[in-house]
Amino acid sequence: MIRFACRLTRPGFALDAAFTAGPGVTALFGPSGSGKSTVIRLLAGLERPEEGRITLGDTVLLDTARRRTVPPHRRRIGLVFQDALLLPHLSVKANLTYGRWFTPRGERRIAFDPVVEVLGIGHLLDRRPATLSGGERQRVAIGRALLASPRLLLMDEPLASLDQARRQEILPFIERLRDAFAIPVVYVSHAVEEVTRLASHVVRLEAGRVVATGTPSEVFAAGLDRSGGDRFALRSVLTARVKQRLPDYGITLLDHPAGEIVVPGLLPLGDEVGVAIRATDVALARGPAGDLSTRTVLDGTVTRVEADASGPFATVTVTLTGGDVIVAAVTRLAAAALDLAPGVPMKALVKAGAIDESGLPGAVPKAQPG
Ligand SMILES: Nc1ncnc2c1ncn2[C@@H]1O[C@H](COP(=O)(O)OP(=O)(O)OP(=O)(O)O)[C@@H](O)[C@H]1O
Repeated sequence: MIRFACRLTRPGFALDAAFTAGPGVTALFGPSGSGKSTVIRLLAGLERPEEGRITLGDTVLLDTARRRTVPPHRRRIGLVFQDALLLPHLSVKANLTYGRWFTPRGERRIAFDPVVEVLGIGHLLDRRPATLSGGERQRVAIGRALLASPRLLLMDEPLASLDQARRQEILPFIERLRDAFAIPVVYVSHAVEEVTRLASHVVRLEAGRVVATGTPSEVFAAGLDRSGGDRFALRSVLTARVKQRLPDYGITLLDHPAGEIVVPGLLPLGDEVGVAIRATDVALARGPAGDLSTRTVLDGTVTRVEADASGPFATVTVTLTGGDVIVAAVTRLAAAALDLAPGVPMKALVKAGAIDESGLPGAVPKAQPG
């Protein structure tokens, strides 16, 4: 368990944030400049707050009241940044083992072979970093961080410098390392799909403050009303369980209290998954939806209608059976025609084609590594 509470001021920016993070992946999520990287640097010991206390399990890493701080190299924290900083003159193998020098012999819990296996980098060991793709370099950087047997792994937008195909290539590896090595991970991202796929817990930051914490569904629902403005940026996250795979059609059916959700791809049976859905991909129906191509029809009740008096669109929040919240961007004309108002029973329709497979677990990488 990580306990973090720090206050720090800089010209034009103040951080005053507290949160706890358990096992698995905790995502730090928020707009640019909200302080995510600052929190990472504080955890790593690369920055000192005016006031703060950080503990990792029983170890006090920082306690300004007691004038205690553990220097970065003694924190046993692994770091992975946006750009993999590999040593160019060393082979992949030498880069991987480099980090182990900093770990006392008795504490080297993580062995070489399983890391190479989980990250799928066995065929790259003799290569030099310059000959690797961006995705491969990032996997090596993750491997190097893991091989130092860290007590905590910090990943600051590890996929941000990669294109969509490479991101899809690496996500399954990060998922595997999350499941294979019991190391808590704090993961910075502003990609909703990445967060829903990897994180069990989300800490949402805005202007240096924690504005919401909880599961991805809870946090995205709490953050929705604040996002305002850009209808393409509005997303809801629904949590559902994999109930049936239809290999002949290449789709999976998820069980949600409000109805069945159809998603592309074949997901592991029984898994609980978070599905991120854009507000622009949700249609609303007041009555029975009839013969539609859209098979995902979820039952709920309108809880909020927000419309800019002069703009073309309204943002409609529907609380679904079971409590998840979904947001639809519809025209103001449609909102008026359907007489949308809080309390009105409503069906939310989501096209399977609008769901991004890369945000779902078990997604097959598009480009095979190699
Ligand atoms: N070394 C520094 N000196 C002064 N101000 C800084 C420094 N580093 C960051 N800042 C400021 O602190 C604030 C928070 O920055 P931080 O990098 O933590 O944000 P972030 O949420 O990680 O953003 P992004 O998603 O863009 O990386 C910003 O206003 C930034 O300009």
